[in-house]
Amino acid sequence: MNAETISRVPVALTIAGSDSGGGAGIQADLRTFAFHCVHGTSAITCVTAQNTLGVARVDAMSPEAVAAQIQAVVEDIGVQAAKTGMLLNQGIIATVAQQVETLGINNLVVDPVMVSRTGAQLIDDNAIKTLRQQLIPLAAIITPNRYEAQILSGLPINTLDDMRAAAQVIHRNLKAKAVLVKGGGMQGNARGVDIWFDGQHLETLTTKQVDTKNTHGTGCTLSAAIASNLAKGQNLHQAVTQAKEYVTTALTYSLNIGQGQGPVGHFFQLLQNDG
Ligand SMILES: Nc1ncnc2c1ncn2[C@@H]1O[C@H](COP(=O)(O)OP(=O)(O)OP(=O)(O)O)[C@@H](O)[C@H]1O
Ligand SMILES: Cc1ncc(COP(=O)(O)O)c(N)n1
Repeated sequence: MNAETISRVPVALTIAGSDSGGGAGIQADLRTFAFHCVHGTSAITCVTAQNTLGVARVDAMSPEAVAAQIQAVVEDIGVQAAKTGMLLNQGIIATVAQQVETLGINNLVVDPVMVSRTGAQLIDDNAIKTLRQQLIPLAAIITPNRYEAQILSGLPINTLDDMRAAAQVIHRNLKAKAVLVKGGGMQGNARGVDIWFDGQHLETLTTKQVDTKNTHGTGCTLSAAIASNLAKGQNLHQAVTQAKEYVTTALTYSLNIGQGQGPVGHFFQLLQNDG
């Protein structure tokens, strides 16, 4: 049988941490890329010993090791889009920013991961300044959750109007080209509603609200889906709205595994449809 090689495949890169439980981080990102028929590449920043209950231990890679992974991928394979997730410390963030600039990585989605769903701190305190000053200005879009948007904007967030105000402040103060403030951590009707601001249009993105405790990895999945869609050539707004639809579906088919907050089901709608 002749081999049918595929040479025109979109490629995306995730620069993020490993989650041993498979729910978030690199593992969620690579599954999301695969779902979108995008070839997934990775630069691992740290290794977490983690499950659905929490994060037991974090071991950082050296900034040099992170840089070498990014270079190895970009210089040979090339990437059409990239996303960052858990970057952990100042040295790694500064290195990632430098590599993104030097290698000319476009379509960068920055998910400014700071705290896990289970409450574990995922970034050093002194690293947030470097994230703001060096990495966020390079992003096509940043995707803070409620907690991260509060830190980046300096505003308390309790309502949709607070999310709208935070999105505009982050856009103005941090020179982010576009901002998506995610509402997974909101209460009541605002849960699962996101706010988009690109400097001109302020939009409220709503999909159906999914009633589940298994939300581990939603943010990673969303940013990886945005990067996938950008790698496939979609414009930013379309990439975001389709990514949000995908996360809603993955939440609908979330996995009730482990004793805590289970992961979203990246492929389980396909199994369901197969009977
Ligand atoms: N219960 C829900 N129903 C519908 N959409 C949701 C729900 N929970 C989260 N989302 C959506 O999932 C996406 C991720 O948002 P969220 O605020 O959960 O990010 P996060 O806190 O960074 O996620 P993570 O759990 O990976 O840290 C957003 O588009 C959000 O609206
Ligand atoms: C390696 C890694 N990256 C990101 C998250 C955030 O995801 P969540 O808030 O769902 O725990 C995580 N827990 N672990």
